[in-house]
Amino acid sequence: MDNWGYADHNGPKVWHELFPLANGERQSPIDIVTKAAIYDPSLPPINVDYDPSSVKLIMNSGHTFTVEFDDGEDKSVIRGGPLHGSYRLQQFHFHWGPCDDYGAEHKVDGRDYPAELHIVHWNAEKFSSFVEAAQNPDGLAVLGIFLKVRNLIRIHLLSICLIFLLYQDGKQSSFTNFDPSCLLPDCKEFWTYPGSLTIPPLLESVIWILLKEPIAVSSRQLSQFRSLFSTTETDESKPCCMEKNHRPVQPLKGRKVRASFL
Ligand SMILES: CCN[C@H]1CN(CCOCC)S(=O)(=O)c2sc(S(N)(=O)=O)cc21
Ligand SMILES: [Zn+2]
Repeated sequence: MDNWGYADHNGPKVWHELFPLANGERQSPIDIVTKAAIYDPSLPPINVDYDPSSVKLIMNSGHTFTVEFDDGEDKSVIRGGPLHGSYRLQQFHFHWGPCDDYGAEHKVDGRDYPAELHIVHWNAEKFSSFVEAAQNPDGLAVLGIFLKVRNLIRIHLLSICLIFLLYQDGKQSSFTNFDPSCLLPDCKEFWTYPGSLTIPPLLESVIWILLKEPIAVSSRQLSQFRSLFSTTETDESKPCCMEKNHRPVQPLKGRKVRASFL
């Protein structure tokens, strides 16, 4: 399997052939069983402090589109919740499905959301690089936000950039002055558990923080996601669209999910 993707021949069912961690002890995503989540009153609130000037570019990364940030200093960080110290913002991206009925990676009581936003941060207090952090159990912190479909009339800034990206010859474009906290819901209550990257190499280095409240997107915005070109499902001569990029839920294997709320 020379490259991985989400088709039958190179998707999650066969990732273990090249990435044995796929069958590891702390894989993500998972189904959050709310009644089994343990309320932990000692969990402080999540605190994000993002500097809009730290955004660098938006790119088509072949499996999704990614908005990347300057993580050379503590300009944009997340603190609190289950985290010890501050974690530096590195990028955010989305996962979605072939239709509006499913496509998020995590589930809540078996319920599917149509898409999921992942805001990726790394522990720059403890590790000297993102790559080093990604090899350690407390190296990364990913803030996961569910998306629900509401037909909105306002065109979100991200849609404008997506349209721009869709028709750009290259695979990336510059992106300035964007504060991802505008993508967060008002309520910051969350579940948290120890997990992994949801894409190869599936490193078990992520502290997951999943917000309970979803954000709203329009069905049209999701269809724009699906019309991005992907070069991994077929050969370069016949690029096709990114119709889906979500991994199925994985076994909990004894892990505990904590909740910041009753
Ligand atoms: C578009 C996906 N990008 C990848 C890029 N990185 C992984 C490769 O790095 C290795 C040092 S990442 O660690 O930034 C990361 S976290 C997630 S997820 N879905 O688990 O939130 C995906 C990705
Ligand atoms: Zn992701």
